[in-house]
Amino acid sequence: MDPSPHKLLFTAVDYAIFAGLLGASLAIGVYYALSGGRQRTTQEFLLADRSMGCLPVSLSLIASFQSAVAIIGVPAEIYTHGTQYWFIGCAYILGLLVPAHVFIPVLYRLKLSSAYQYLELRFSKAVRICGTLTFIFQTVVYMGLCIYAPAFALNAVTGIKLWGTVLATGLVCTLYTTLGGLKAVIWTDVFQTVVMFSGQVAVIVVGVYQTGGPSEVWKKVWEGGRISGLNLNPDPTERHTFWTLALGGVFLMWALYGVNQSQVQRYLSSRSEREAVRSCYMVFPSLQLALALSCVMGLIMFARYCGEDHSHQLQSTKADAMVIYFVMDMLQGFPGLPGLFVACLFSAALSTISSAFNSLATVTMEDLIKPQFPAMSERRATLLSKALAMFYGLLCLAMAYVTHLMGDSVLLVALKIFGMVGGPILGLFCLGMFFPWANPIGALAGLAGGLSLSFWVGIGSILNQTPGPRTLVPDCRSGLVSNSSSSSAVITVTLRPSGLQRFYSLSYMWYSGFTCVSVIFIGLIISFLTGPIREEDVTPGTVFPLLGKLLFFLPENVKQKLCCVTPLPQMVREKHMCV
Ligand SMILES: CC(C)(CO)[C@@H](O)C(=O)NCCC(=O)O
Ligand code: NA
Repeated sequence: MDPSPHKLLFTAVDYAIFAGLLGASLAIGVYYALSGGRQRTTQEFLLADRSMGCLPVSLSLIASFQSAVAIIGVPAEIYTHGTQYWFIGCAYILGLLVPAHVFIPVLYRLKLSSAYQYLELRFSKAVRICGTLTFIFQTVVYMGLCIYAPAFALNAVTGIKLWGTVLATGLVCTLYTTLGGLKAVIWTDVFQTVVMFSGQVAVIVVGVYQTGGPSEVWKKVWEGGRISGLNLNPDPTERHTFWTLALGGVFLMWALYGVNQSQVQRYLSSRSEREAVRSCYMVFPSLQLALALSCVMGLIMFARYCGEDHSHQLQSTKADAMVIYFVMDMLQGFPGLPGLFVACLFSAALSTISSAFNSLATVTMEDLIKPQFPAMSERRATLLSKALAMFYGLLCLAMAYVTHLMGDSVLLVALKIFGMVGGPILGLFCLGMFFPWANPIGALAGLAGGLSLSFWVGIGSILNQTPGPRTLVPDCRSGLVSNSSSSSAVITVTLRPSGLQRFYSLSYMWYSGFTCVSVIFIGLIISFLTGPIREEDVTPGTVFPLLGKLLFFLPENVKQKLCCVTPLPQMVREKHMCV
């Protein structure tokens, strides 16, 4: 084998395909800058004139949180730890049904322009601003990760300049987001999602062919112990079990698909509530497909490469770089396919960071600037929104550098951020929607408490990291259980942590649920101590009559007393066709 780390070739065809992706995305941006209302109002720039159909919206909804982080990170996870992670697919059921039937109806009917406006209607201006700032923090950290991950992995195996790719993708994305507004973001998402799926399918087809057919792949992964059974261990410190993934994952999905501004903005841009609900339903099969494709990719890599040591050809010991190396190695000799896979990675990344730029511009404009300057002209506001989209684009480049300094698996970092920061925001919305007694002081205290707890456990887990039994080249014949690279790994498995150590080793899949429940708990206690809100003071339409629905068997007058139901305004029946 060639010992040089840069042996993998990228031909002219490959460069052309990659350039085609960037060019087509830019063209979509330019098209929406010149057509329709020419992006002259904030309604068009930030909310696509509330005119979108469910098909583009649903593809755009998957694209928001399916970045190169998942495309690289999930196969790396399956390759090293087996298929347990796949059970997160179970979380998609409740994870999407509840947003469709609880969060969308409440948020859509309030005719919001940003998700955080809800917090002002339900609580107070201060809660809205704190919620907004928390979201900005989460998204800025996340987008740095999203732009860095593919550039890093590509650099490690092909030698394509890291900061060159970061700069090129960041600038192209900033440009089309600034030019074409949310319409361009949604339609580039559609195009990029198709490219993303095609790239993954190409890798899978070639991989299966090179390994010797599906049955050979199955035989190898089965013998290698990569097909995980249902792990029903209730221990919350176990990283991935059925419970952490399928139940903890539900909170993660609610934080992402229920209340995250990127997604809420897409629901609000739908032309009717029905279209919004329908698009949420359509996410289910596509998200399952995305998960299945990346899990299968991990299995194929295991079948094809396990037992071979390629670490000397990588400049990095990270499993993320290994995934790219395997893909590029498999695709050599198929001109155009390496380019397609790189386009797949960057499609995934672009569609995520463009959503981030636009949603950040939206919340900064709608939640922080407009309330301060209510007399601002539409022209000014639109110009400022564009400047904001551009500002966040450039900030993203700076954040890529911050990510560069972190050392963990990108999938782990992304899921930790979603849980640590997204969980408390979810808690805030749940507190407002399901608990009519919660008052603004309770909400602020809950958010502060939830964030403190989440940073405590999150930072504690980083500082108390024990070297896990991770290994880049696992033993392929024996299963995962006996697969420990050193004696220290065995010790970490047998020693049960105690006290705070145990708290710090809470599985990151529980972060969303843990912090969400903490916010609700603290919020309710403080609300009752400071005097719960009276039913008539709650803004109509901001409370979802959850208790009323759960206690349906009680007589009407008892229910009224117990759960002070502020009913949702009647849904206007709309008869719009899909798309
Ligand atoms: C959002 C989920 C968890 C849904 O399966 C998945 O897309 C994921 O693991 N995303 C990781 C973050 C990312 O891809 O940027
Ligand atoms: Na994406």
